[in-house]
Order: sequence, then structure tokens, then C-alpha cells
Amino acid sequence: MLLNKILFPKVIIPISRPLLFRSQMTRFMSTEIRKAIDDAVASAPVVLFMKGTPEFPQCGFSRATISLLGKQGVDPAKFAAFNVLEDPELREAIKEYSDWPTIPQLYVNKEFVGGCDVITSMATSGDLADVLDEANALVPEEAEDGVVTDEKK
Ligand SMILES: N[C@@H](CCC(=O)N[C@@H](CS)C(=O)NCC(=O)O)C(=O)O
Ligand code: FES
Repeated sequence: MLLNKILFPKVIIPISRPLLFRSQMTRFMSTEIRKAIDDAVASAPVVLFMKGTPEFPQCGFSRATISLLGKQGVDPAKFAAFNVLEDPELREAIKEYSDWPTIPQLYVNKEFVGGCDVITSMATSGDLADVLDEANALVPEEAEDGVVTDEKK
């Protein structure tokens, strides 16, 4: 430790500050907001917290995620999206709730799955199709329309 301090004094000092700030932040979300997010997450089998709406995503990461969900064939009846740009409190609280620092955030059956990068790699590996299929969240084979994306307008 002493050797570290001598060799990397500038590394050790800044590390302690974000940790302290984080422990203060984790007490910040009110019970009401936590309950509201619990309800949002439980409102459909597939829930996306995003910037903008499925029809008009307002960020490339949200657009890419909604597009992937559409291509997987997520059933609109099994899907709910929450626009964090309409609710600054939700935008911050969802990060604490999931312990994930960015938007979009995907939940399937109330379980946090990940953000855009995770969803993209799960789509490539086939894991996303498996998770959505297990959640019974895909449109039946004979139906045509999945989640509306801006590509389908
Ligand atoms: N690598 C991220 C990309 C998403 C991202 O970086 N989102 C940023 C810019 S949209 C974000 O949410 N920043 C915090 C905020 O805007 O509140 C992922 O896999 O989802
Ligand atoms: S809003 Fe700028 S990258 Fe998402």
C-alpha cells in the first residue's frame, strides 16, 4: 500500500471520492419511486426504459435496441416502453434501481437484462431470442407485426 502511494499517489486519492458519493446516492431513491419502478417493470413481460418512444427514439442506442426487439418479433401486447426523457426523476432512479449507469435498459419478466451492447451481443448469439421465447413474449409465427419500430413506419 505504501509502495502504491509512492508510485501512484494520484490514482489512490481520486478513487475514494466516487465511492463515498455512490454510498450517499444509494440512499437517495424514495420508497415511492422504487414502488413506481417496481410497477413499471412488472407492467409487461418485456419492458424498455429508453430515450424517446418506440415510434420516435431520441437516441441511437435506444433506436438500436428497439429495432433489435422489433426484429426478434417481440409482441407489442407483451411490451411496454418508458420514456426517461419525460421524467428526469425516473431517468436517475432507474440507474440506481438496476445498478446500471446508462439508458436504454431492458427488463424481461422483471429481471434486468442489460443495455444496448448486451442486447446486441445477445441478439447475435441467439440468447435474446431464447430469453424472449421463454418469456412467451414473441408474436405467434403466423402473425405479422412485431413491436413498431421507426424502420417500419
Ligand atoms: N453502452 C451503452 C450505451 C448507452 C449509453 O451510453 N447511454 C448514455 C447516453 S444515451 C446514457 O444513458 N447516459 C446517461 C444519461 O443520459 O442519463 C449500452 O450498452 O447501453
Ligand atoms: S442521447 Fe446522446 S448518445 Fe444517447
